[in-house]
Amino acid sequence: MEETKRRSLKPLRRLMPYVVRYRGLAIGAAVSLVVAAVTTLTLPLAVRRMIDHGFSSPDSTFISNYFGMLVVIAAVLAAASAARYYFVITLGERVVADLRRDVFSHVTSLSAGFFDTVQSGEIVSRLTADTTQIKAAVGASASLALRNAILGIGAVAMMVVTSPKLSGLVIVAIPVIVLPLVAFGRSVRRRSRAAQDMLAEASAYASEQIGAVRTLQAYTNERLVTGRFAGAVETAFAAARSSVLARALLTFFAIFTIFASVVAVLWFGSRDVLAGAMSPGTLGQFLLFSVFAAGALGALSETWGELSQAGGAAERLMELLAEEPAIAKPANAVALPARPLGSVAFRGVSFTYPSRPDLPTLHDLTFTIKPGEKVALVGPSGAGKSTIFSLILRFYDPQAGSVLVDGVDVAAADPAELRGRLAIVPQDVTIFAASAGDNIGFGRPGASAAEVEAAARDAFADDFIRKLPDGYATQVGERGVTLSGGQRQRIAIARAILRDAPILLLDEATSALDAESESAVQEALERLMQGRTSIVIAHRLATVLKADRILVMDEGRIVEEGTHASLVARGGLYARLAELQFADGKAGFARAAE
Ligand SMILES: Nc1ncnc2c1ncn2[C@@H]1O[C@H](COP(=O)(O)OP(=O)(O)OP(=O)(O)O)[C@@H](O)[C@H]1O
Repeated sequence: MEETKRRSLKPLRRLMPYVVRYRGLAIGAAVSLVVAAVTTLTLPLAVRRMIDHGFSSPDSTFISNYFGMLVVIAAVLAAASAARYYFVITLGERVVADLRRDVFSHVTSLSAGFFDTVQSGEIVSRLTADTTQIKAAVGASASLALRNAILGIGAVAMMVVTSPKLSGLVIVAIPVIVLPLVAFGRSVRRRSRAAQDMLAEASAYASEQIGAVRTLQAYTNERLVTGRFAGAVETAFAAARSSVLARALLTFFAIFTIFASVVAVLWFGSRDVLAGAMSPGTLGQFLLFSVFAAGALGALSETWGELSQAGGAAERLMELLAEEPAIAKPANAVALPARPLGSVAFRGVSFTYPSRPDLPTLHDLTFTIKPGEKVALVGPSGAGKSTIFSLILRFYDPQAGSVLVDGVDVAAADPAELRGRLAIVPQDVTIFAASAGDNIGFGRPGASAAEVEAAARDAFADDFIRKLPDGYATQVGERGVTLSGGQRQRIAIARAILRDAPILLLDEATSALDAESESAVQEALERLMQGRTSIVIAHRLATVLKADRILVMDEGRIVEEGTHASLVARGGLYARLAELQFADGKAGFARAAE
């Protein structure tokens, strides 16, 4: 399946709309291509006239005029080739720039279910490697193929015009040369693809190990890992060598058969010249046309491989572009009430992750959270707490029941409007490769520096940010300053404060912070929750104590509901969990329960 798909050039046709957008460049490319090819085809005519008349002409003006004309032809050819290069390469770059932009923007619109099944590395490789292949195809390869097609057809036509007899000979020879070349070419391509796949595997292995270099060194697995990588590299080398060997044989075969047939034609032709049936110039002209035709054919067979690879790349990108976002704005989106209320309700919600169809995650869940209420979600790992957040954010649609935010079914609302009313502080805070200020600003694009700093102050993050080498401009993400767990948390809280959304979804960090960070984070959270509806996946006793209500979840169901005291008194799941989860020494369960 993959094999046949990749060999087809059809998917390249789907790039046409992109090419059509830049008609000027495409027309420029086509015109310069035709001019260059036609000019090249006039050269053998000139050569014939020169051999047949030039050398025998009594005065030298003929020859001088002739060379003058040749210089003009050379100038036209050079100009047309340069123009072709400019138009074609610019078109390729332009089309690929548009494709990259479209694919990235489309990918960001796809829903969580899509990312559950596709590796992000694969998408990135489509954005980079596949588009680069297309650039080569739309640019260099396509123009080479076109040029050689025009040149080949023109040269063959001219061969027939020049000498039908010799052409007949060549036409008999063509299948003898071409068919084995095509078969050989396929095997070369198969081998080179195998080599590329091997290399991709080796690189994936290396990048995984480099990404986890600390674990690798901590477990002193260097030798094992280097050995494995060396093995993968050797396999890739062996595959590459086999592909190179096949290519070398192909080159031998191609050069030998083509030249041998040219020699054969020359031999037949020279007999005609000797017999006086053909002028020497005509033989020269025919020979040049057949060299052009052979060259064009050879070049076509090379570009064919590149074009078909690009066809595969285009197909993969088009598949990605054709992927429909499962979560989209409904045609007649219901507007949320202009004045945000901050209420959330689940009505008979049952949900199964699309990537895990055999494992129902939420079962007939019904609960209501009133505006301004602080609700703690508690339950064993895997109970479905984070899934509730995903459904409120409408990353997924439930299979049954409905989720209401401010009284509107989230499936009927515009996801952008819905998410504008929600702020999330996840357990694993994402810090982007950007400045501290930009990391907070992510909460509300367009916020001013003063607003960012105010949010940071409210989140108790201002102090530590100011102490960074460049303050708010310090790079804190990848390769920048590494932040402590508590600092990352406070950046995330500042981000949520800046968003100023009426409903807050908070997944408390499980990792223990030191007492000072802990209290700073707690205070920041208190600020954040003020006046907002908050749903907190709680891991701390302090949080459940302050909650208006606690929902206890187990295996996708709400099994208990109440306040800390009432639930402890009940002696059920919560009481057991509280004993384990909150007995963290700082605020022992026994003391809290009194
Ligand atoms: N994206 C996903 N695709 C498929 N299954 C998932 C996905 N996310 C979570 N699950 C599964 O759904 C179930 C509920 O997960 P969820 O993350 O909601 O639990 P949780 O209560 O938040 O757990 P924890 O406290 O450990 O974070 C688990 O069995 C988990 O394996």
